[in-house]
Amino acid sequence: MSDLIDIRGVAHAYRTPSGPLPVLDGLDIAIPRGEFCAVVGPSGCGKSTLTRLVAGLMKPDKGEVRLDGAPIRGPRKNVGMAFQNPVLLEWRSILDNVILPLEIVAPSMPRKERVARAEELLAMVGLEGFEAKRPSELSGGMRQRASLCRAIVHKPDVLIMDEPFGALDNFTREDLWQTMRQLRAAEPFTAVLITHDLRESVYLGDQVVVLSGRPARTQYVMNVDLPDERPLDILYTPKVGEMLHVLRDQIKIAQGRGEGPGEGAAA
Ligand SMILES: Nc1ncnc2c1ncn2[C@@H]1O[C@H](COP(=O)(O)OP(=O)(O)OP(=O)(O)O)[C@@H](O)[C@H]1O
Repeated sequence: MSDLIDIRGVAHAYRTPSGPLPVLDGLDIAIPRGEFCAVVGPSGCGKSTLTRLVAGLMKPDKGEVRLDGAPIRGPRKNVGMAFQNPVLLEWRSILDNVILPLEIVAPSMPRKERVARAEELLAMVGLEGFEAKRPSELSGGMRQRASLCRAIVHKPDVLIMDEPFGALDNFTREDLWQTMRQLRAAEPFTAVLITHDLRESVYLGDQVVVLSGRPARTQYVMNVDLPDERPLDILYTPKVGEMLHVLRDQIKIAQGRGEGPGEGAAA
C-alpha cells in the first residue's frame, strides 16, 4: 500500500515577539492510504501544528509534507476537518450544516443529491429524524456526530481531527468511537486524529505516533495489531493493557519523566 500522507524531516518554528519558538523538529510520519493514524504527545508539543501542515494551512520551515506523492503547497479542498468544538451554524438545520462542504467543493451537484448524501450519513451515525433540527436542539454527542458527517460528506482524501471527542463524557465518547469505526468501514478514508486519550488512540488507530516534548519529533510508532472488528471490550484485554502500558511509558519519556526510549522507538 502506498503512503497517502508522507511527512519527512519536518521542522517548524513560530515567529513570536520574543524570537523563534521551535515547535517541530524531526517529524516523520507515513500514513498509507485508508489508514487511521492517532497522534499523542505532551500538552503543547505541536500536535495542532501538525494538523495545520497536513491541511496545507501552513508550510514547514524544513522538510516536506506530501499528499499522494506531491508536496502540499496550500489549503486543499479534499480534506475534511473536525475539532473539539463542532462549530455548527445555528441558523442552518443539521442537514444544511452537513451539506455545507458540498456547496463549496461540488457547487454544481443538484440539491437533491446533496440532501440524499447528507441523509445517508446522518442515518449512519444515528441522527435519522434530526435533519430539520437546529444545532442547539441536539446534545453535545449528537452535535459531534453531525460534525463528523459534515467532515466526510464530500468524501475527502484525508480526515483531520483535533480532539473531536475531548469535550464529551466517557460513555458518549465510547459511543462515538464505535460510530467512527462504523463510518470508516462504510466510507474508507485516511485519517489523522490528535488525541490525549491513549485508549482512544488504540481503539481507533492503525498506528499510534507518540510525539516528544517540544520541539516535537517522532519519538515512537506503535502498529496497532488488533482486528478491524473491535468491540469496546477489546480495551479490557491483557493485550491492549500491555499496549497502553507501553504508550504511557512513552508519554512519560516525552514529558521528560521516563527512562529512555524503549523497544520499537522510531527515533
Ligand atoms: N500561531 C502561533 N504563533 C505562535 N505560537 C504558536 C502559534 N500556534 C501555536 N503556538 C505555540 O506552539 C506550541 C505548540 O502549539 P500546538 O497548538 O501545535 O500544540 P498542541 O500539542 O496541539 O497543544 P495541546 O496539547 O495543548 O492542544 C505552543 O507552545 C503554542 O503556544
